[in-house]
Amino acid sequence: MSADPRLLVVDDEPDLRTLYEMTLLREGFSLDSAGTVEDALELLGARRYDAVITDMRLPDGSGLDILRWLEQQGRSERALVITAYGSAENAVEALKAGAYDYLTKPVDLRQFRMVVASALGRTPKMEGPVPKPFSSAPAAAASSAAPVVAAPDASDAFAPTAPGAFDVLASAQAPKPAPAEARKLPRATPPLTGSTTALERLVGDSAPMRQVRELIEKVARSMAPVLLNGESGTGKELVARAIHDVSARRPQPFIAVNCGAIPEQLLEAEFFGYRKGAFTGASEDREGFFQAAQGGTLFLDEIGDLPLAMQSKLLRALQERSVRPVGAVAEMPVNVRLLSATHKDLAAEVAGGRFRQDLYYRLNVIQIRVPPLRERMEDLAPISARILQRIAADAGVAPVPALTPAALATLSRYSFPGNVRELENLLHRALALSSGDGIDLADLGLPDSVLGLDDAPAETGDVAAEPPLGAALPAEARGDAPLPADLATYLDEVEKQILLRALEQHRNNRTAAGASLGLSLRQMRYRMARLAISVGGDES
Ligand SMILES: Nc1ncnc2c1ncn2[C@@H]1O[C@H](COP(=O)(O)OP(=O)(O)OP(=O)(O)O)[C@@H](O)[C@H]1O
Repeated sequence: MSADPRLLVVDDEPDLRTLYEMTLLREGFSLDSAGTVEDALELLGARRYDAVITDMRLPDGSGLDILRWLEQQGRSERALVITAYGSAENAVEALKAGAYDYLTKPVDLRQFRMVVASALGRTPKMEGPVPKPFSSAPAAAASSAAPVVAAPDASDAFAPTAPGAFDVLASAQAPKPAPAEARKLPRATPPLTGSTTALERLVGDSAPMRQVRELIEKVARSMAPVLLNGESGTGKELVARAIHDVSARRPQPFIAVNCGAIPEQLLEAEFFGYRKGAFTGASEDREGFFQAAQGGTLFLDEIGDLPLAMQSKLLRALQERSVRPVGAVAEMPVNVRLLSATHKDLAAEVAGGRFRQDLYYRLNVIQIRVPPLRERMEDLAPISARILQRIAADAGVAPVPALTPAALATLSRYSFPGNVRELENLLHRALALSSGDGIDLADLGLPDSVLGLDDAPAETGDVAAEPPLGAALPAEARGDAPLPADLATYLDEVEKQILLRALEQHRNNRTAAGASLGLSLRQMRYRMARLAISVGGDES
């Protein structure tokens, strides 16, 4: 990019054009302007710009025509589109057509400067309340012993994080106990060290993974919100990190938050921060996740778990691009790219009235489905090899042990309900148990049903079909036995036995056991606590 960025402003209203021009000239940009699509294309044909800012509705066409032209010509200009207030569809259409970002009318000039600066990878000359640089831990770290956002991704799967009062995202991934100081740290991505990027860590050359990788490269170029869909443990967070790593926001923080793990009454303070004295216990100002992610990427995992009241507040923050800390008078502008993930069918949640439709539209501009491991079994060997490499390096084991052909063949018959995370946990244990250079069948500790040693059907993707409903019911429910005297106690006992069986089958891995029963880790924990089931081992 040149030292003196040149922008093209396209709007048919002369007053607005002048306003944009004056604002941008004050920021030190050079400008050209046009009032129609035709004029804009003529200017674009004659020279290159660093960015194009265009109104959506123009006398001889639409801002989308300009976007399409830029796309067809393979031009590098970043495009910003100005849409009418409340027309979320237009904004979504613009982002899908390749716009870097959009603004809604009436244009807030502070936002305008921020968005233009972000498109050009610059810091705007701020007026009014300027967000503080991220210097303190987000609210969660202060309000409990445990962090709520994910651990730094440097060590990826084995980020040392202890489970705490809050169910942390990282806790589901961390087979290792944590040093105490890890709990206090904000979990922004650490400074770049030249280590591998998340995209490089995303192993797998299967057709679905190639497609995911292509999409990552494509969506990284804009500010468009991306919704990642997929079962637990498939790699949604890794994909989110990869989008951040590939984007121009890479030097800025990546903040991952597990929405389902934050108590409802703390959500607003955690997201937007709070001011000293805002409530009992607020002994100092604290930043929230939005401020922590300033300039970078905010990844909201399990977005489907956000209560409706918080959904409205999040939508407002996205629309206004500013947040108001609890107890603060003024709003503060935020420049954050939002990525979100869910294992739920959000469209069904909208239909059921549990998720706001307008927020769904905002988040779901681009959707990436991360396929379950069983749909890309050709990736099993390379992913296992990479994971073993990492575990061995962590444990100081050399040479790196490999799976024997028999172990790999057996693993490929397994359905992996907990996906790559389950594979990681399994290999972690296997490495601890193995005595030689290779990891053999016996080291895997797989249940007999997978090894084909009992009469039960092997737990493979295609045999894992549920039994017919009638056959699965206990005798009491089918009418050939007396009714239970205490239904609640009876059902609790049935549930307990099922949970214990699932836990046994999955070597006490709660995530995998829960996933095999269609339960999230959170739901699994809740049920286990209610039924007083405790298992040893790590928190996954
Ligand atoms: N393709 C892959 N190659 C290598 N490692 C992977 C891959 N996919 C996932 N992983 C690893 O598997 C673990 C689980 O991935 P991740 O946390 O991204 O899953 P998730 O879908 O976000 O899970 P959840 O829905 O439970 O939050 C991580 O340690 C991640 O690094």
